[in-house]
Amino acid sequence: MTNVLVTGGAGYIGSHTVLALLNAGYGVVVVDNLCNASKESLVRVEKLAGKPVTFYQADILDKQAMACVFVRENIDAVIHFAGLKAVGESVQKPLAYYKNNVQGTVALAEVMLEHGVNSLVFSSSATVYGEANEPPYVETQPLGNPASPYGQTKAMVEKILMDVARANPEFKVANLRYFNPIGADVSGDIGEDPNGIPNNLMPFVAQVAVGKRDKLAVFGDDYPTKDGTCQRDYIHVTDLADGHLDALAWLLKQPSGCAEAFNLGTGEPLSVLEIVKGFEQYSGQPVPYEIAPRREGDLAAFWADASKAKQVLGWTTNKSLQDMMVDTWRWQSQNPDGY
Ligand SMILES: O=c1ccn([C@@H]2O[C@H](COP(=O)(O)OP(=O)(O)O[C@H]3O[C@H](CO)[C@H](O)[C@H](O)[C@H]3O)[C@@H](O)[C@H]2O)c(=O)[nH]1
Repeated sequence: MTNVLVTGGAGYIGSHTVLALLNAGYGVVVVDNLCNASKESLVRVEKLAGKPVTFYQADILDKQAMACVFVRENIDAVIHFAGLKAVGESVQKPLAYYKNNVQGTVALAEVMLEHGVNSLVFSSSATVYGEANEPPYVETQPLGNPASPYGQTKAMVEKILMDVARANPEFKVANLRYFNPIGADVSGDIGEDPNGIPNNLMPFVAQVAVGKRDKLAVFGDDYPTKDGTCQRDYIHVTDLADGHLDALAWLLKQPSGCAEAFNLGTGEPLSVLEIVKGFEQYSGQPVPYEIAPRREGDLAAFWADASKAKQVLGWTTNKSLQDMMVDTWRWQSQNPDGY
């Protein structure tokens, strides 16, 4: 059995990926410090898959604890999600972001090399394209200059991992650039459970629909887009999780070291108002909203050119807008207070 270490495996994208790994027959070891995740997500994943997950509550910065995991478990590859992810918070607390995301990945890569583990799938972001690039974003475009410390950490880690691969002929890395993940597993048992007031659109919409918030603030309706609201490339979290499995399978069959970036998106831009209308249509719930001022740092529109992931990894998205909305609502209505 191929054993995969998943850092941050109790979080939103991590837990969906752990479920997909178990269903595909991988053995899974999760390391998570639970700073923004609940162990309950893994209890539910185990129930859904009917298989166990080996769990360590540890911080990736704790090299001693990480070395113990590598010694005890027979790790073949790593999928690395652990990190801080709130854009606004990263502006307030840049050092926490550089420490956790950059230093944390450096520590992880060191432990991997020390234990002869050479395959790494990294959780990057479309934010690495910055504002200098024109959409649709394609991997041949240069890394931009992301506006937030969060975005900077993703671009820095990508570069660090490319350098590690250059210096270590065995090392293989896939940097997966996510667009906007939304939705939940079709069971409704696992989903996105943000701390406090959601920063992101979809969990905010879902919390308005379930009655936890009065109304959505739509940040700006004067952008140069078809309805004036920002456009993003929303991707179902299950499709995203499958992209990790395809990237992992691809890495494991590469004969020698490599470093590649892949966009994971649908290639279809949707506006904030299209998301609101789509959610209302497919959930049957009203979502009151008001137009508010623009949010600092938002770009008008970006979406993926995901043809490289299709050609190289054989990955495509299968889920529709309806699936994204129905699955979000199933999770939120069955778990109004999260885990
Ligand atoms: O309450 C809200 C929340 C969001 N939006 C709008 O909805 C769109 C999507 O916003 P999200 O916060 O859901 O997503 P972003 O595109 O801003 O953020 C995503 O892209 C970022 C980089 O650009 C980071 O990678 C981040 O982790 C990822 O969620 C934006 O136009 C935003 O202005 C609202 O109108 N109201």
